[in-house]
Amino acid sequence: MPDASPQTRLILEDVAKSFTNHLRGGIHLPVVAGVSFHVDAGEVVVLGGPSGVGKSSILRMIVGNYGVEAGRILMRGCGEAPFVDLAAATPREIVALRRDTVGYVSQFLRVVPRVSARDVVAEPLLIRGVAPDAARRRAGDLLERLNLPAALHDLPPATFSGGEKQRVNIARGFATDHPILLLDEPTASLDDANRDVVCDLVAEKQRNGVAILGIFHDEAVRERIATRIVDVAGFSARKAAA
Ligand SMILES: Nc1ncnc2c1ncn2[C@@H]1O[C@H](COP(=O)(O)OP(=O)(O)OP(=O)(O)O)[C@@H](O)[C@H]1O
Repeated sequence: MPDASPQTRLILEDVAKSFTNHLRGGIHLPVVAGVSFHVDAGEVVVLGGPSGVGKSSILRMIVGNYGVEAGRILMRGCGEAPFVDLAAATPREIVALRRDTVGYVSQFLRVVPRVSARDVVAEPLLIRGVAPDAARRRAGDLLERLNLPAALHDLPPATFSGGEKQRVNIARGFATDHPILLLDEPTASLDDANRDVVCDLVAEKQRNGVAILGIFHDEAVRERIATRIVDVAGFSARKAAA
């Protein structure tokens, strides 16, 4: 592992992903191959490249939502702790990595019926052992910071607008203090004011030494927050196969 320093939190080594559509005669769709890069504490690495090149698939592999076809995804919480290879982890180990090591803001909020916005945000804190009152207070503070009207905090997000749902989703992802944070287009459906809040939240995480890996289509946001851009087009398996 030549690139790893004590600051390194996440390393991808020769990672590959393709999909096979079993309903269409087993059509094989190669997406990425040879994906290799690392993210250190205090970095904001942004995945670039055209639509469909495989950016979200890379994030989904890192968080364990997609299986890893080849290569290693090494992550660790701090300092010189040994790396854990998510690609070879058992389901139980993946649950532990999600609880303790890697946080994720997905593109869309998965709405659970009858659970209030405040409780949706507080849930990952409760799972990590934070006392219920403190968790709900932190949830309320974040929702307020993201300009979600107070009248909505105790309502289930099912009927919220797209931008309101996304702000609940962002608050949930930023509530915890995971050492690695993955962000899949968190600013996509936000207005300028809330986009600014998200940029500030990212900068705070960065100052706290979190290793951040994200997808941001908004050029201005990218300019503002990225410390490095990794072009996923360089790992396109389709280009290689063509
Ligand atoms: N679960 C899946 N089953 C089959 N194909 C998939 C699946 N997930 C992604 N793909 C395909 O993999 C390719 C890469 O998709 P991905 O969402 O990773 O791209 P992206 O770079 O994030 O695109 P965008 O910028 O448009 O969000 C696409 O061709 C997509 O159709």
